[in-house]
Amino acid sequence: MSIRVAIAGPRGKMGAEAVHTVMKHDKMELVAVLDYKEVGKTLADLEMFPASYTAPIFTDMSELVEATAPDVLVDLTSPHAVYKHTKEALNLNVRPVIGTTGFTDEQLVELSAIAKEKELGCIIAPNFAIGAILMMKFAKEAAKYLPDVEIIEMHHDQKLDAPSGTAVKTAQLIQEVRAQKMQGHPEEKETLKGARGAELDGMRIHSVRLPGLVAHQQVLFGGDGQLLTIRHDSLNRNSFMSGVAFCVEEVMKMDQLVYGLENII
Ligand SMILES: NC(=O)C1=CN([C@@H]2O[C@H](COP(=O)(O)OP(=O)(O)OC[C@H]3O[C@@H](n4cnc5c(N)ncnc54)[C@H](O)[C@@H]3O)[C@@H](O)[C@H]2O)C=CC1
Ligand SMILES: O=C(O)C1=N[C@H](C(=O)O)C[C@H](O)C1
Repeated sequence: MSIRVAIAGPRGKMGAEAVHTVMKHDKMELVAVLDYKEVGKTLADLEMFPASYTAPIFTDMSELVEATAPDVLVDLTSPHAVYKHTKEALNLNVRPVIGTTGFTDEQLVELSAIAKEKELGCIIAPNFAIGAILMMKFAKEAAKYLPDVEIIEMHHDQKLDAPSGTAVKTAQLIQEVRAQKMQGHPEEKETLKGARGAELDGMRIHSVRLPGLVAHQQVLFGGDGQLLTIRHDSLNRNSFMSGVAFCVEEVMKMDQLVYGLENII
């Protein structure tokens, strides 16, 4: 029995890759896509997809679900839309697999409660790439011994949110093993606002945005006479696709919300 998949954001850099991934997968069927404006009746109407891609395009989640009954919604849209999409999907008994970043802590708590009440699987994964998950796990381990940490995340210059969801998740994992600690000289002054980057529990996070980049992060740990650097580079968006497919299959077996792929690999 194929898993019935809907994708929100099919024309995006990630969404288009996910469309191809689901279309090629022998255990999945792409039953619909969700866009934010009328762009055609089916994906075949879009030049970016072949004529064989006949999934219908909707702009309303309820209509999509009523017409196509998806098991899973993959969201790869925007920080402005993702909370609404995730809540709508849960309330319509569709399992969200969310790659889109930019949730607030309060939104995560609320969505987790809805998933628990409905006993429905939901995966929110700031990063689907196995290398990035390993980077975050290694960083958590390193922070036990080297608590002075600065994260430098680097992305293409079309990214809407900063810091990245991966950088925030990395810092959150580190917080689990690192006591709050301010870093740098106690009397340091920024002569140019923002020079020391974002601050989270005393850790610093710096966001680089440049054309030519895809998704890159290094976690720097400073110690006496040494520096440990843990780095991951996504060179193209194929790096995320096995994680997307894994989550679509995994979410079917779950009855609650999981935040972060490190909790299920
Ligand atoms: N979890 C992961 O491994 C990864 C997550 N991301 C995240 O995925 C999101 C999308 O990234 P990109 O594909 O690079 O962005 P993008 O801007 O290329 O694509 C976003 C797409 O969503 C569409 N969209 C915007 N609002 C919408 C709405 N209300 N309903 C339906 N579609 C809507 C846009 O038309 C666009 O086609 C970002 O939040 C990014 O941080 C990106 C790469 C990997
Ligand atoms: O916007 C992107 O491209 C990415 N966003 C995610 C994030 O915010 O962590 C994942 C990856 O870094 C690519």
